[in-house]
This record gives sequence, C-alpha cells and structure tokens, in this order.
Amino acid sequence: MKIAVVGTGYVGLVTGTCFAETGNQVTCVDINAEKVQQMQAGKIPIYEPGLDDLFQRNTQEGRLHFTTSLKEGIEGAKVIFLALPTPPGADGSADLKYILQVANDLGPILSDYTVIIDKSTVPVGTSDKVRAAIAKNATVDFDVVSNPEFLREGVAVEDFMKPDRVVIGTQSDRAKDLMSRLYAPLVRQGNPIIFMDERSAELTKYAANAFLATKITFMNEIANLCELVGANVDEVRKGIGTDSRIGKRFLFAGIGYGGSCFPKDVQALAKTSAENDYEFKILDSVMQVNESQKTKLIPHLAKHFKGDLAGKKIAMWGLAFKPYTDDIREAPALYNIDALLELGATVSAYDPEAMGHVKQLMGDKITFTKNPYEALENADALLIVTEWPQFRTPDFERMDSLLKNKVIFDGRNLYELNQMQELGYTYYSIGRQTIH
Ligand SMILES: NC(=O)c1ccc[n+]([C@@H]2O[C@H](COP(=O)([O-])OP(=O)(O)OC[C@H]3O[C@@H](n4cnc5c(N)ncnc54)[C@H](O)[C@@H]3O)[C@@H](O)[C@H]2O)c1
Ligand SMILES: O=c1ccn([C@@H]2O[C@H](COP(=O)(O)OP(=O)(O)O[C@H]3O[C@H](CO)[C@@H](O)[C@H](O)[C@H]3O)[C@@H](O)[C@H]2O)c(=O)[nH]1
Repeated sequence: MKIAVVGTGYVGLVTGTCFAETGNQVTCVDINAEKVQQMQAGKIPIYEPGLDDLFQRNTQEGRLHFTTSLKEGIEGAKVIFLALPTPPGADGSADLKYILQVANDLGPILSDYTVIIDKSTVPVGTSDKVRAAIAKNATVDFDVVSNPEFLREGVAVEDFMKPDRVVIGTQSDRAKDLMSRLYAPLVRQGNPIIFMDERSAELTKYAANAFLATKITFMNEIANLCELVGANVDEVRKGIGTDSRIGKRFLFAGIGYGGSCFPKDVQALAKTSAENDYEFKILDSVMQVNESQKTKLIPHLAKHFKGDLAGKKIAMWGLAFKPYTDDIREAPALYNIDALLELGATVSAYDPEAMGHVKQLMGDKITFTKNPYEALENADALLIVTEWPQFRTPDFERMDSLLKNKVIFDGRNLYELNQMQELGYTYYSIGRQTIH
C-alpha cells in the first residue's frame, strides 16, 4: 500500500519505517528541511534502538522516502498519517495548530478517496475538527480515523512491531477495511485491533497515559510513606506486583515521571475535564505529587551538606528522561540541575546519549564528561537521575578513588542497601532507609 506520514519525529519516523518494513511504499513529510536532508542522506535524526537497521534497509530497498513537500508526499497515498506535535498551550490544553494547519492544507490537494489518520495524541473531538478543516476545500471523499500510538521511546520499534493492541476509532467500513489490511502483519501474534468510535479512541490514549502516570505516582507516594515508617518500597512493590490484578510493571518508585507524553497528557486530560465542568481530582494530585517528587533528593542533599551547597561539586549520572533515549523533554535531570545551580553548587554530568541536547539548552552552565567516572573527579557527591544499565554495576573502587566523599543520592534505586552498607557508602535512595 502507498502511505504518507506527515511529521517525522519519534512517532512519525518509527511509523513510516515500520510500515515500510512490512512492505508498504512510504513517504515521510516534514517541514524541517535540515531533518529531511539528513534522512535523504541516510542518517536518522533521533536515537532509537533498532531503528537505524530498519531505516537503512528500507531506504536502500526503495520503500522509504522523504520530502518537505506535502503535495509530493501524499501523491497516490491511500492513507495519510498525521504524526505532528501537540504541545501544551499556555492553558495546558493540547495545541492543535500543527494538526489543523496540515488538515487545511490537505483539503485542496486530495485527488482520490483517502483515509487521514490522527496518530498524534489529541483531545476528544479533534477528528471532527480535522474532518471539518479538510472538508472546507476537498473535492473527493475521505475519512478521518483516530489511531492513537502507544509506543514507548527507547523500545519504540518493538512496541510498534508487536503492539499489545491497536486502537482504531472510525465508523466507516471502508476505512476499517484499509486499516485492517495495513495493520494485519503487526497483529499476527493474536493481539487485537480494537475498533471503536473516534471519541472513545481519542480518550483511550489519554486514559492509558494518565492511568500509568497515576500508577507511578501512587508508588512514589507509597515510597514517601515507606521512608517515614521504616519500610522498603522495593519489597512492597514485589509484594503487590505479584497480584495479577495489579501487575508488575510501572511500579518503580523514583524521582518522578518525565518525557514528552505523561506530563503533557495528564495536564491536557485535566483541562478537557475542566472544560466539561468535571473536576478530575486524582489528576490534580498526580501532577502536584510528581512536581515535588522530581527534586525530592535536593533537600536531603542540602541537609547532608549542613544547608550549604555553595561551591559543592555534584556529579550527575543520567540526563535523559529515561534510559535508551536521547530525549530530555521534561526530564527530571533538568529540574535537579536548576535546583542545584540555584543553591550555588556546580554540576558535572554524564549521559550516554543526551548530553548534546542538554548542552544545546544549557550551554556552559554545567560541565559534561566523556565517561561516568570523569564526572566523579573531586565531586562532593553523586546524584543518579537516569537508570542507564551501565550505572548498575559500576567499579566502586574506582569511584571511591575519585569522589571526595563516599556519598550517593540515588533517584532510581539502582543498588542494594546491604551492598552500600558493606562498601561503606552514605546512601540516600527512594522509599528506603538511608544508609550511613
Ligand atoms: N514520543 C512518543 O513517545 C510518543 C508516543 C505516542 C504518541 N506520541 C504523540 O505523537 C505526536 C508526535 O510526537 P513526537 O514525539 O513524534 O513529536 P516530535 O516533536 O518528535 O516530531 C514532530 C515532527 O513534526 C514535524 N512538523 C511540525 N509541523 C509540521 C508540518 N506542518 N508538516 C510536516 N511536519 C511538521 C516536526 O518538524 C517534527 O519533526 C504527539 O502528539 C505526541 O503526544 C508521542
Ligand atoms: O515504573 C516506572 C515506569 C516509568 N517511570 C517513568 O515514567 C516516565 C515515562 O516512561 P515510559 O512510559 O517508559 O516512556 P514514554 O516513552 O514517555 O512512554 C509513555 O508515553 C508514550 C507517549 O504517549 C506512550 O505511547 C507510552 O505508552 C507511555 O508508556 C519516565 O520518566 C520513567 O522514568 C517511572 O518512574 N516508574
């Protein structure tokens, strides 16, 4: 099938590449000319494990193309995916300007029946707005379908190729048929395509993200309580996660959720609720708790250094909002850097993938190192922010020789308490007793 993908970011590029991999002819359209040039030259603009191999194969075999021209990109396409940004507007609601702009542009250039698919995360009712924007100038039949995306960054290719489910919101049999054919290779493992109306599909995406953000936040609150009552959140997690009604995943306490999705989507769902005169109380609490959770270790750090962080050098391991990505959108690291600099500390940071992006944002405000150990040289303490696997079993002897003090603040609970005790560290973590 010939398909077009408009917007070639994390979602668009993965969508386009994976559909090329299943044999379709795909053209990706992006307004960012530099990005398009880069992709035409065979280079992917994001770090996403496994994506490069598929990208190279499909571009070389002529199934995956890139252009800045919407008209050229959609020529002959039976389906057009919109994978455009929906950032929070000033009031917290999702800003639809990118989507509606492209919808407006599409109307006059559709030349045959086409299915236009909202893959972006969009508020309930957006498919009606997209339909109306296209209809203003369209001369052919078309359908607008809501097909939210559930991939996670870092495992995006795997999530896309083997989805737990595919949600498709449409009431058109013609669109259903096309979508079923397109997704058939991805749902062979028996995972379902779930058809529903457009509004339910749009809300399903927000409900999924808000539920997961709530699950994490609930565990963060349990962790905070654990610290007060002398319990260990990792034991509690195992204790409840084995109950199949609760499930093992997304129960890891830490210094809050970040990324380009949970923070903005929880906020947007709260906004949709408010617009409909419904006070979604849990969501307000989730946002509040997550806000303070992100810098939860800073007061411990300040207290450890007797209220005076001025001139202290803090080594930071991890900057990305989670491992296996270079994405720093809403990364807890950024909030911790700001808080530390505000208190007069200096920061020397290492991240395997995300340093370039932080450097672009912060310039020389902090220093970046070539490896995790260099960050520790003469540092007063180590703060762990992202759970990259290489931080899990470090060379503690080497660390001892570099750090000024044997003290670790661990926002991701990477180490066992007894191990830290044996190694003679002062060790602060989340939802567990401090080791002195
Ligand atoms: N990142 C994720 O993990 C993820 C997962 C599921 C859903 N989503 C949702 O998918 C949507 C896209 O997210 P993303 O992370 O891929 O965004 P992104 O910012 O990485 O990419 C968006 C791309 O769209 C391009 N663009 C902007 N305006 C354009 C236009 N008029 N024409 C063509 N291209 C244009 C930008 O240049 C950019 O390359 C959002 O609604 C997001 O909430 C994201
Ligand atoms: O037990 C956990 C799991 C995650 N997190 C944090 O939660 C955030 C989000 O993690 P994750 O969900 O793995 O990453 P995303 O790539 O943001 O993916 C989420 O957001 C996407 C965009 O909407 C959805 O498509 C995915 O289904 C949804 O998981 C990160 O800061 C994690 O550190 C925790 O603190 N504890």
